[in-house]
Amino acid sequence: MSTVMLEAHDVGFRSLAGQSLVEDVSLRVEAGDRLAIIGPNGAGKTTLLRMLAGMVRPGLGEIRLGGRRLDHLAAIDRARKIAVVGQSDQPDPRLAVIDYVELGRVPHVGLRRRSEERDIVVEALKRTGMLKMLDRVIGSLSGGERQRAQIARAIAQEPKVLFLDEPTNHLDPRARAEILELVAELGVAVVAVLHDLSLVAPFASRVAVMNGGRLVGLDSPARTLTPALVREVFSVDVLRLPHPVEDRELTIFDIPIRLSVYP
Ligand SMILES: Nc1ncnc2c1ncn2[C@@H]1O[C@H](COP(=O)(O)OP(=O)(O)OP(=O)(O)O)[C@@H](O)[C@H]1O
Repeated sequence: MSTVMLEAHDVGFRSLAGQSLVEDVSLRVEAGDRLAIIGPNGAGKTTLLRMLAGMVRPGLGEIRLGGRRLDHLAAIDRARKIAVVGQSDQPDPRLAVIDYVELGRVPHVGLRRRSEERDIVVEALKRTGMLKMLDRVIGSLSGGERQRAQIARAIAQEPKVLFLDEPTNHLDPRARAEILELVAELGVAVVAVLHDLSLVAPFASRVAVMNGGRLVGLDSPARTLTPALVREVFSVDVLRLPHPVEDRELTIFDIPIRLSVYP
């Protein structure tokens, strides 16, 4: 039987000026689900993710985590269950990588240091390929290394739901695949805003498509990323071609530099 981890019912958010940024979104995330949120710039993806993660309160509708209203949970309970790797997180550049990743344990054990906590932190560093940099300060890391450190901190937090906002934007193509594979193997529910459409099908079990603040698609990647929807939402074409060597289809998003070829 499936376990519903997270539910959003008719969720909406308005800016202080009264502009609707997200409207009428309902979705559920089950244990082990990997939900990708996609959509063009300004579609409301980050606003939705921040509401689902309990970082901002929805103006309309409600969100439940494990059956309980998210806004009724104490901050410490939320922190034990939810980890967020945000797009604009600014970890303190003076922290050593290991001390930063150890912060992921704070919701569980406070500021106490115990050897078993250290094991969890070291394992998170190992899994993200950051063990060799544990003594480096955050400020000395490249963008991709910092992104790995942030994911290591989130892994060390051992959340029930992991929220990622553009988790691979600083990573090279191989590293993107490795990080998403690692996240998928954690076995926790994941909600990830992704811009790279080619990562959606290999990574996500389901995809939510946002456009103009509304949910315009919610299903498996194969059923959702149809040429018609991709064309309508992103104004690019999707092609399915036989792989030249392997017995599978390649999905190619045809993204021309000269967008003027599209009316
Ligand atoms: N506090 C705010 N006040 C006014 N407008 C806001 C506020 N926060 C976000 N917006 C606007 O709401 C829209 C949705 O923003 P959001 O960051 O959720 O989009 P997004 O889909 O994540 O975009 P991107 O792909 O560019 O990161 C944008 O037009 C943004 O400018």
